[in-house]
Amino acid sequence: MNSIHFYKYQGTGNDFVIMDNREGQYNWLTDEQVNELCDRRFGIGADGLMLLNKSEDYDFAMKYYNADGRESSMCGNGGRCLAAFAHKMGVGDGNLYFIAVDGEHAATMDGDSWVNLKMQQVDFVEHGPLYYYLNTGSPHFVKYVEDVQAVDVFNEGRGIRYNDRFAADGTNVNFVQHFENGIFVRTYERGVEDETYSCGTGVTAAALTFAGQEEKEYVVPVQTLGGQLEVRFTKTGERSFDNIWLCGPATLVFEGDINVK
Ligand SMILES: N[C@@H](CCC[C@H](N)C(=O)O)C(=O)O
Repeated sequence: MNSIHFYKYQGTGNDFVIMDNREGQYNWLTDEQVNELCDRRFGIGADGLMLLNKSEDYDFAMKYYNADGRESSMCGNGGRCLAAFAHKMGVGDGNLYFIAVDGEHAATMDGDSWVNLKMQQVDFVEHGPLYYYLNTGSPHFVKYVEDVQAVDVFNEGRGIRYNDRFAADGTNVNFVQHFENGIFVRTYERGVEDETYSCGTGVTAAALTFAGQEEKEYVVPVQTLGGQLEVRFTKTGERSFDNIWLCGPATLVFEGDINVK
């Protein structure tokens, strides 16, 4: 039995197990163990697990696993939670620079539990009949609907994620409705293989597709099942975007110790 000390964080209900691995003390963790720790009945329960790793060139390095135990592409809410955790552990001065699977990120703390996270620029958006497909660090299919609350996100999302085009590599699937002065987004997440309460890269993808034709700065309020986020960005071309910031809450829920086989 190996013992780990963990921290459970959530960002608009997208929840994560976080471990401080700056000394490499959890390098022995296997994909199966990650999957067990994320299990909501037999483990701690989470949509994903992250390691706070040491980096030579940045304040820290982010390693992200989906709940299925596999290392995956970028997690926006995870990045915000890991930045809040690094800040709690005394890293940085409220402005953090870290490296993740999709490249460099900046994060700024607004208090202890509000994190603004800079995302990678987006240079291409596929636009088909009634859908968009783009990569904001993770791949996202975006479908606009009239009544997002009426969508069967699990079955419809799963149908798209496992269709002939996406089955092999998978995709996340977002259902989006215009809501007040912004959008409401519900997401089926690859690697969780279920709807989550919020998906940061998904919310970012949806907000970019919500921009008008004009090349200018946009601020899009986004409602999710787990709370409110805001995406700020500059539209730089017909299908390109820069200076993209995902902004919202990221909070510690509890910490503890657990033995893993
Ligand atoms: N919840 C995340 C996305 C995590 C990665 C995703 N499940 C995938 O495998 O693409 C977010 O907040 O961005």
